[in-house]
Amino acid sequence: MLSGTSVALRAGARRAVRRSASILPATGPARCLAGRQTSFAIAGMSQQRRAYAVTTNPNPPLGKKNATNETPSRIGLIGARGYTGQALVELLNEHPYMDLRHVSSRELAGQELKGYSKRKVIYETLSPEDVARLDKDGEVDCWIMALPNGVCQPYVEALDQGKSNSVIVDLSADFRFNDKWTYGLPELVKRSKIAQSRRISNPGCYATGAQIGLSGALDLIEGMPTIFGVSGYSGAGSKPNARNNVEVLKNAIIPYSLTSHVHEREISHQLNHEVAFVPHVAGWFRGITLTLNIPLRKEVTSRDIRQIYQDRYAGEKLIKVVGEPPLVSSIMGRHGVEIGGFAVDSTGKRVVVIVTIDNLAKGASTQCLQNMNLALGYAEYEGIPVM
Ligand SMILES: NC(=O)C1=CN([C@@H]2O[C@H](COP(=O)(O)OP(=O)(O)OC[C@H]3O[C@@H](n4cnc5c(N)ncnc54)[C@H](OP(=O)(O)O)[C@@H]3O)[C@@H](O)[C@H]2O)C=CC1
Ligand SMILES: CC(=O)N[C@@H](CCC(=O)OP(=O)(O)O)C(=O)O
Repeated sequence: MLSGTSVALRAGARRAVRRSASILPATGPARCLAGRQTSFAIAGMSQQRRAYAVTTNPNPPLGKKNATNETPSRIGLIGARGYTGQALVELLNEHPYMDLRHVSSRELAGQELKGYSKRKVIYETLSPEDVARLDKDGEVDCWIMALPNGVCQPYVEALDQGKSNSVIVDLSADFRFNDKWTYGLPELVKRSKIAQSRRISNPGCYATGAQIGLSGALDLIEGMPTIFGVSGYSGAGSKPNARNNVEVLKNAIIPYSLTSHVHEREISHQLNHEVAFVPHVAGWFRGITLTLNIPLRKEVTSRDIRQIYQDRYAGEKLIKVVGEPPLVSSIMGRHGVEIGGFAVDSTGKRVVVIVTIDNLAKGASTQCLQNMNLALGYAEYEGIPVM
């Protein structure tokens, strides 16, 4: 079926397998947002602190054995010129089964796509009607929408009108509050649900880091957590705007959307718990650091809370729990999330947790690829260099 490309796809498969060799060793119980409550005792802890409500993970990562598809999938990428689009091209180039067929950009139309070696692909300007036609002709199995907020709707409508059964993963915020779409955060949402979905809304970058950072202690939170976030300027996209002006960012960080940022609503909605989120942008290119200030309903020690997070995320290949506060410089270009710090104040009822995440990787493209893998029937981490 793929004729000339199959050799390249197989070579990609070998590279991906080689890279996947450096997997984070992790075993033991893990918890999930939607999990059931059990009692959990930490060896050596005092009686008072012993019985935390810990949830075992009913939703472990789907391994190779759950992946049934060995047929390549044909991919269309709308918004391929942008930062997240380019990060996806890089990942798809190394994936054993993803076959990128169509890339859309108004600015680069007619030029050859760089950084993709499996086949020659030329940028096109694809309108919603073009996309619907290609879909009807059975040329694409999965559409990725890497477009600015508010631009995707006509594409989705055109595909819906054509009764498209293709998978759509949208990176924008447009469908994150739409019940007909699945919110694709595999570590926190039922993986089996993502695997059965055709319409997947990829979470926001800060929102991914913050939810992973808060979910470790969700049962223990009482009151409103505050989240202080600082993003590299690639988070503001490639089109020049007030938040990606490197001159302004030279000796400053820019605070913006100090109340009611869309990710504040997204985090609160998904966790069913109100949070306050204050975003900033800084002079580095990629990577986010989040400081989570979390009020607790009972006393803990730093060691207890770290252990709770370790158990909660054991088995998750893209989440690493560490002792020291992680640095954003260490997460740049890597595919997961690091969580650390765990400083507890003198009352024992407030913990400060630090989360780092690469906005273009786990904050966008890597998470998109996890969702594509699940929905297209491949192993969840196929083509993803794990932490
Ligand atoms: N950057 C980040 O860290 C993250 C971004 N996201 C979300 O992902 C999406 C893409 O972000 P990002 O890659 O940074 O954005 P960019 O601004 O870098 O790229 C936007 C892309 O969309 C295309 N585009 C822009 N306007 C239109 C239009 N009206 N019609 C058709 N195509 C258009 C552009 O190509 P051309 O102009 O050539 O057509 C370009 O390829 C956004 O919704 C963003 O919120 C999510 C998580 C993280
Ligand atoms: C630094 C910066 O500007 N970051 C972007 C977040 C990028 C992201 O995840 O955006 P969406 O939720 O729109 O997909 C912002 O605050 O809007």
